[in-house]
Amino acid sequence: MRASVIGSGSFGTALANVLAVNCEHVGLWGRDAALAEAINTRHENATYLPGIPISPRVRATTHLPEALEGSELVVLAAPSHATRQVMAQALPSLPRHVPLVTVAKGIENETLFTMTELLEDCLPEEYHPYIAVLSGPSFAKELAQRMPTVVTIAAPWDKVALRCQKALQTETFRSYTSSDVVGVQYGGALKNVIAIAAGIADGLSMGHNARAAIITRGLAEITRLAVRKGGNPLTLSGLSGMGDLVLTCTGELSRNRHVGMELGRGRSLQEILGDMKQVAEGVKTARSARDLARKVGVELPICEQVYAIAYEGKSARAAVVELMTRQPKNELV
Ligand SMILES: NC(=O)C1=CN([C@@H]2O[C@H](COP(=O)(O)OP(=O)(O)OC[C@H]3O[C@@H](n4cnc5c(N)ncnc54)[C@H](O)[C@@H]3O)[C@@H](O)[C@H]2O)C=CC1
Ligand SMILES: O=C(CO)COP(=O)(O)O
Repeated sequence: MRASVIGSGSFGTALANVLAVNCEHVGLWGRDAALAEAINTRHENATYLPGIPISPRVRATTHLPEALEGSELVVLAAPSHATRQVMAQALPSLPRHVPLVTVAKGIENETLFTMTELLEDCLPEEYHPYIAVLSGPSFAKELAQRMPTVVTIAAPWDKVALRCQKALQTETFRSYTSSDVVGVQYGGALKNVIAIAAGIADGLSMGHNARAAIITRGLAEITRLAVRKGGNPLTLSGLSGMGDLVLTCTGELSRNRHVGMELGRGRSLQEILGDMKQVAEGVKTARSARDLARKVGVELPICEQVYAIAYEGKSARAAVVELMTRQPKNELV
């Protein structure tokens, strides 16, 4: 079997390494020629996954037709804000009738589209039945090191999810299928915003009680929005919901939690992002979440405060007081 991955950052490279267990050839596309050369000669992605061996079956290239040639499964692993532009470039060589699996966790700022909505918007109709989404608790570094990882693969067409599941099944990587592309995607995108909130609380040394409250009420927020958009509430207690939320709000490897911690310590967003070479999707998604909350009339108080701290210079302590002193409510409403 041949597969391809578009996007040679941390997660694209890690997933290419997983696919290499069952595929004799995995084409990995990225923009950086020097990085592609280094992956092919040293079998390491020193920029994003230093020190971790990458299978020689992974062949990196900056040429999209070469990466996609003969591919029976395509993973889309560019950051969400770059996906539209990258897909326009890939379209002329994009194979037909093969699963197209997006792994980006974000909601487009301008359109408020999830990644599958974005793909449906920018790809011809014949590709639509093959779109799938992979999400769940899966730090790239651990995946690449072949540490046990379990995720959800959702697709409207069961056959597509099953094909992805089979291609990715290894001794250390397991997936569950789902048809709830809506719930899975809101879980993946919104947990990044809540992870920024959890990081802010940790940066302010607010303690374990605060972090547990953010995770729990954050899940309530995510579920409310996902259900409003047609998702199944049970999905949000699964791997792509609670699983990924807990990982990202507590795991030291999380870039979103890191952004939050630095915000909590009083640094500006611009300064924090300037020091990072990797993407923290929750930053852009905080804006989409705020806009979406207003558009569809769903309350997302934690996301709103993250937006205000990140983009409007609101003090993190003032945001906490505001959250704590909101109108008293019933937990289940
Ligand atoms: N790293 C992780 O642990 C996980 C990441 N994800 C998701 O995967 C997606 C990708 O994340 P990472 O690989 O971690 O990001 P990264 O920051 O490690 O790498 C991003 C890659 O995208 C490339 N890129 C950025 N803008 C581009 C553009 N305009 N055109 C083409 N390429 C562009 C960069 O050159 C880089 O190769 C994100 O949506 C993230 O939320 C999902 C699960 C786990
Ligand atoms: O989505 C992730 C793990 O599932 C990665 O989270 P961060 O982007 O916060 O590092």
